[in-house]
Amino acid sequence: MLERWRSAAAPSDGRFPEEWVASVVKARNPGREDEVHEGLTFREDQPDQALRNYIEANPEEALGAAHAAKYGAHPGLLVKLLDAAERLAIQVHPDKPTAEKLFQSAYGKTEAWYFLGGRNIAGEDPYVLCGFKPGMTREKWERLFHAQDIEGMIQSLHKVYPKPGDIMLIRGGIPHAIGPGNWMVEIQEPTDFTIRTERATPSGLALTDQAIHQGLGYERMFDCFHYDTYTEEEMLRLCKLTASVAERGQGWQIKQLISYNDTPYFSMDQLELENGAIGPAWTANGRFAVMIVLGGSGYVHWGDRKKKVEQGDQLFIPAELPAVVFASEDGPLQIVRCLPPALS
Ligand SMILES: O=P(O)(O)OC[C@H]1O[C@@H](O)[C@@H](O)[C@@H](O)[C@@H]1O
Repeated sequence: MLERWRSAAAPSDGRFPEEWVASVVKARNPGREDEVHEGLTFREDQPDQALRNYIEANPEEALGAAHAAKYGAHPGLLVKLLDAAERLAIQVHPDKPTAEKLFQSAYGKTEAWYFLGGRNIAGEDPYVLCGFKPGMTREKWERLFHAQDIEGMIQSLHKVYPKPGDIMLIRGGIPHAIGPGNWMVEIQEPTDFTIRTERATPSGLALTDQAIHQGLGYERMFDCFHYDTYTEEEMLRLCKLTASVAERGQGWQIKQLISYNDTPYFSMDQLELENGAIGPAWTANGRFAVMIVLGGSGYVHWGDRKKKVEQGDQLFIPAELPAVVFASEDGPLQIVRCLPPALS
């Protein structure tokens, strides 16, 4: 999906179904330690310059003075495009307090999924597994892991079939797995702490101890899970967010997808333009933004400059720009905007 969406010459599924957007975070893929730039984003106008270098040299211009004062020269945010061909391993990420305690990290890995669509694979529509069903305890979960009873683990989690446009917020501590066929934008705290409870991927690729417990060992890794259990209704109330129209103008609207009331760690909204429309002066109020053109083509204007944009383009909008204006051309245009953690 990712390659087809970006109009690649010969789209195919690989073993790395993710693209990290405007990323300053280095990926940790076992066996690929030599890929020193893996995960990092480079500039289009200066292809040998990592976005990270620009931000580190100009934190106030790039990120905003208030952000830089609170979070340093770091966006505090990671955005990914994720296109899963097979089910990803059952996993959990630490919440912020657990990440502080176990990984000495200022960030956990609460994440949210904005489903763009997906595809039916082997007769099943895209699904996700999320949240323990009633009856689960730490002892039972550890037993399922040591027995590698994958079916038992799957049955212990709720299964949801998301529709395009759905949003799910997966707070740190909530066990989950992304099923095959999902195509989404993921927004998250900027770490890569993933505790996996399967010793091999569904297609049989063995996972190293490190990939399973991230150095915590086979006992402490279970401290990363929250053992709260939920009925399906409770889980949906906790994890499923509802988009709402925040602003509307001539031929355009802005939909709030994730707000700081849902989580302090990030927010997300989407600008939708009809054919030939000019959008509002879209401002992030002194903060930076990461944008992805989800569909269509047109122009982005800032100051007296403009640039053509089209589906698949990824933009880092520095905080020093007061606003950008989008105009559509040859059809509707949709842009999703990802914003950094709240300041208060
Ligand atoms: O276990 P793998 O296949 O590496 O999946 C890892 C991916 O899982 C998803 O649930 C998200 O947490 C992504 O941010 C993460 O990169």
